[in-house]
Amino acid sequence: MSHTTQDREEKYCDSVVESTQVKKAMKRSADDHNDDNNESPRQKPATEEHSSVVAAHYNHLEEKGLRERFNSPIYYLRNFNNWVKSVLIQEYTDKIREKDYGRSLRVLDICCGKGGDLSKWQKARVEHVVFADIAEVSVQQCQTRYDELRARTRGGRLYSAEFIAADCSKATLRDKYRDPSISFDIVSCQFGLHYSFESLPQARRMLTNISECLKPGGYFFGTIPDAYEIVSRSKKSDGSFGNRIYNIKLLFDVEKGYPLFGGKYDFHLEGVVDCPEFLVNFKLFTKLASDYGLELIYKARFADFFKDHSEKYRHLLQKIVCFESYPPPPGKELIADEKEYEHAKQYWESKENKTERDRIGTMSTSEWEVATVYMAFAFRKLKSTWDSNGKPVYSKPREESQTTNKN
Ligand SMILES: C[S@@+](CC[C@H](N)C(=O)[O-])C[C@H]1O[C@@H](n2cnc3c(N)ncnc32)[C@H](O)[C@@H]1O
Repeated sequence: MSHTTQDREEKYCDSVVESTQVKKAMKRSADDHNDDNNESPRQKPATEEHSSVVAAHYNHLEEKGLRERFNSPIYYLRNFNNWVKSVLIQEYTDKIREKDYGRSLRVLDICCGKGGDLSKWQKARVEHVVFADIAEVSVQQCQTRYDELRARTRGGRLYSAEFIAADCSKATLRDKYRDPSISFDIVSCQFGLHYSFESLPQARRMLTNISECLKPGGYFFGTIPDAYEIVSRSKKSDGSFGNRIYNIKLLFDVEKGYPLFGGKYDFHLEGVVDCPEFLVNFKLFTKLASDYGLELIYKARFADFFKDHSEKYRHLLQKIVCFESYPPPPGKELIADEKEYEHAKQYWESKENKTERDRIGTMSTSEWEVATVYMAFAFRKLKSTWDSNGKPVYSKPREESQTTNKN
């Protein structure tokens, strides 16, 4: 996408966020904020069907064997997504340890799925993780995988864990923790927050769950589809776009504008996702998050995230095998059709002094097109005091955080 198109989309979203509709919604949000455990009577009852569609979809996702995963048309994309998550986990656990080396870290992994990040938390040497997800079967699989990890760890260091099956956009998670007075150093929500943007009450409940037990100075980070990118790609199509591995179809009338909540679209990704999701207007998300004492410290589309971190985490890119070798080594075939490597071919051909054994790392255009639908973000929890009306007033903790790329 060109910068001008992106800028235009961002300006559009800015103006929407400043609109009366949002101001009213945000005012309601602020008014209700002190009473987060109660559904506001002004809120229309949240629909049950969408949550059950999402839960049923993820519950029925089959566990893939290693061989199947290796032969998947999105093998490198999955690895790349895992790299992004690993980097986020590493970066923010490091940031906490920079200030307090010996601190035992407690984590909430919200929308955890089958526990795709179980071993990442072990590598980050955290103390305790609460895993929560709406899909009961996924939570059971997560627990089984944790038990298997424990067995493999054989008395070595592994965090303790608890598992909660609940709709995190409707339930009060704090009531479900073993210790309701627990406080987290980190909350991670990977590829899941957008499901709560079905309605304002759901987004608020999700943010309450994320923020209420997060310590001041603690971090909330995650990954979501970038709504600006989706809107921009859809404007260049007839409302449905994609390639051989993904397809997105907007399910609302764009002529009437982009809904701030409930901006539903169908997302199909080869063998992984095939269910409706919701656009997250990032400006609105940031504004809403600030009501919960969450200050944005980093955001980047995946392409920029890669630029920001590829140097420091190069070894991990190689270890996780995020890129395909081009030209393919003898006896190996490219994962996609040759025409999806035109960019790599041109670069390869322009390279001087290359030998027969030299290779470059690349990704098929289809996979990269999906990777660049996503963005990563990080917030820091502010310190709270209470005003005379009992409302929280947030301010920065004493030690200022480093802002790397707050676009
Ligand atoms: C794409 S998966 C990501 C799973 C995991 N975070 C990962 O990165 O592997 C999205 C997850 O969000 C969960 N989810 C969707 N809506 C949810 C909700 N309202 N409450 C809790 N989990 C939800 C789904 O069940 C699914 O497991």
